[in-house]
Amino acid sequence: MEIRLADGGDPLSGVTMFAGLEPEVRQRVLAAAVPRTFKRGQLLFVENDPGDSLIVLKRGAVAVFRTSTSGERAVLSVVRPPDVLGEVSLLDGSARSASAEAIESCQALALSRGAFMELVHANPRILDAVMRSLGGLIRRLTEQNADHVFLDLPGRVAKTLVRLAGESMAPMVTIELNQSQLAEMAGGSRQSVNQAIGSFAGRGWLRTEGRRIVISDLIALRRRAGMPDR
Ligand SMILES: Nc1ncnc2c1ncn2[C@@H]1O[C@@H]2COP(=O)(O)O[C@H]2[C@H]1O
Repeated sequence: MEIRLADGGDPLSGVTMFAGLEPEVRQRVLAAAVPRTFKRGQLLFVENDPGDSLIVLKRGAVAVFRTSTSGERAVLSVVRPPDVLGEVSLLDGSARSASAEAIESCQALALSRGAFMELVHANPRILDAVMRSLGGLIRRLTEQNADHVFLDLPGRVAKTLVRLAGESMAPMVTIELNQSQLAEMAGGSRQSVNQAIGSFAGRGWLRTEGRRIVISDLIALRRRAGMPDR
């Protein structure tokens, strides 16, 4: 049976983990995958839930976060297609290492641990992609650790904005994010993040428009974040 999403596109197109699979294996992945949709604000899973599936994000955006005992959130990353979620517990069989919330409405495919393991046994090449994905996660964690040691809060705010702007070379980049979300991502209080944004705005590097931040000088932000010019 051929499985397709409502938009008629190939549900696995662009998903790095399944790139280059033979058509039969691809069909087996699709047959084992369950389409899921998540509304904005809906939790995909919560830290310590059983880690029973891999989630392949097809559309939308998901914030991965941890919550402190006092209820504060620290956003670890924002996942967008073609990234996957849930590879950590899938591999070690433990509980979810973090929570995940849809910050835009999402379409995804869920692949159960059992189905994933069967596919791995039938096609060990899938593990190459899993290893790449884990390697990427470890690199991000290393960088986040270094940022917390070497960058002050405005530096981390600048770096978060540069990351959210992605590879854009456009003269103006608009980011849909309020200042609480930015504070959760940069690892600071809302007040100090507001101060940093105010000081960047005063230098003409960006401006805020309600929930939006419009960046007009990415190079200045890269320098403030200690990143090399491109
Ligand atoms: N520090 C992090 N940065 C980015 N993604 C993470 C981080 N920690 C966990 N994740 C992702 O969030 C998921 C939470 O559930 P899992 O532990 O199954 O798999 C985890 C990864 O996919």
